[in-house]
Amino acid sequence: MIDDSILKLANKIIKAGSKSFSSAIKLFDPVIRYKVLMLYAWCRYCDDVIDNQICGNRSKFLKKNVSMKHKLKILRIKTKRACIGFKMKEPAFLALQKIISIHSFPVHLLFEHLDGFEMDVMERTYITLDETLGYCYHVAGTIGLIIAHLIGVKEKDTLNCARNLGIAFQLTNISRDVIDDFYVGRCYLPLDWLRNEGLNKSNFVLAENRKKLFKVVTRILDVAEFYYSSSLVKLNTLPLRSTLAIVTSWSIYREIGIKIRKYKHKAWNKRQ
Ligand SMILES: CC(C)=CCC/C(C)=C/CC/C(C)=C/CC/C(C)=C/[C@@H]1[C@@H](COP(=O)(O)OP(=O)(O)O)[C@]1(C)CC/C=C(\C)CC/C=C(\C)CCC=C(C)C
Ligand SMILES: Nc1ncnc2c1ncn2[C@@H]1O[C@H](COP(=O)(O)OP(=O)(O)OP(=O)(O)O)[C@@H](O)[C@H]1O
Ligand SMILES: [Mn+2]
Repeated sequence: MIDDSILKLANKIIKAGSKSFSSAIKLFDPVIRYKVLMLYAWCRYCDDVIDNQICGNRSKFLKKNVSMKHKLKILRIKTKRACIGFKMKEPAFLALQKIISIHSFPVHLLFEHLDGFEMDVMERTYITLDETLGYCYHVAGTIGLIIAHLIGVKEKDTLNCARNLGIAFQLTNISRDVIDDFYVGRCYLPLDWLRNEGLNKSNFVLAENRKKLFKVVTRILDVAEFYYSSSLVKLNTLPLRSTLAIVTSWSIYREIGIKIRKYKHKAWNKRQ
């Protein structure tokens, strides 16, 4: 039975949290849309807790008194409890339980996703591209895999496409948010690539370094293009409406990278 109150709340959350996904999700058939929407509610909640934000927005009303490590530990415990049938109170975990009650999927992916937030909590830096890709797999590749399972995908190659689309989205997100992320102490760009341009994790943000930063970000966007292309290979094997929803999110999100390339070193003067 679709619980209206959770559904109404989840629709509000995705509208506030992501223009990109709230438009594309409408194209899924109603049952898959419901499951993906429930997943978004859990994902957004976890990301907001770790980022100390509300729906992807910085908020002056959120106090910074609880340690990030503790918040992550609580997220893991509550997610575990939701998976084993505890009676949950918060909408994000009720939403997660809605999915689990109607569609079994490898729940270990939820914890692999949270492992990505642990890298944020530990203020991890990324020396090589491979390390950056490892982060992208955890925070976004896992979400792609879960969505693929919710669509009914079983085939390994198609699951890999879903994982690759998540990685492509995250590489785009890293490129768009590179300046904002600096101000919350995060740099996902490979430090080797910054060093090649004479930059480091403290000075890449300076106005006089924007042209050099743009060269590094262009390399990230080139890698994202590889993942965008490889994510399309098996799309034709999906139900039509799922293909439509995914191709729409693919185009909308990839457009952010196209805008960054267009505006070059001025790309971060406003949010693409
Ligand atoms: C229509 C559609 C695909 C909807 C996706 C709904 C959904 C469950 C999205 C999760 C979003 C989320 C909040 C994840 C938490 C971690 C995080 C923030 C990941 C980054 C998302 C960006 O969100 P946003 O742009 O709002 O970022 P800000 O917080 O505002 O900075 C990510 C960039 C990655 C999200 C990853 C995906 C949506 C997975 C994509 C893969 C598929 C849809 C699989 C397709 C299947 C095949 C077979 C190709
Ligand atoms: N760095 C930021 N600059 C401006 N708005 C931001 C930022 N981070 C989050 N937001 C907020 O996130 C919400 C959605 O922002 P916006 O529509 O610009 O991007 P989005 O919907 O998150 O798109 P995407 O799906 O690409 O992330 C808005 O309420 C916006 O204020
Ligand atoms: Mn957003």
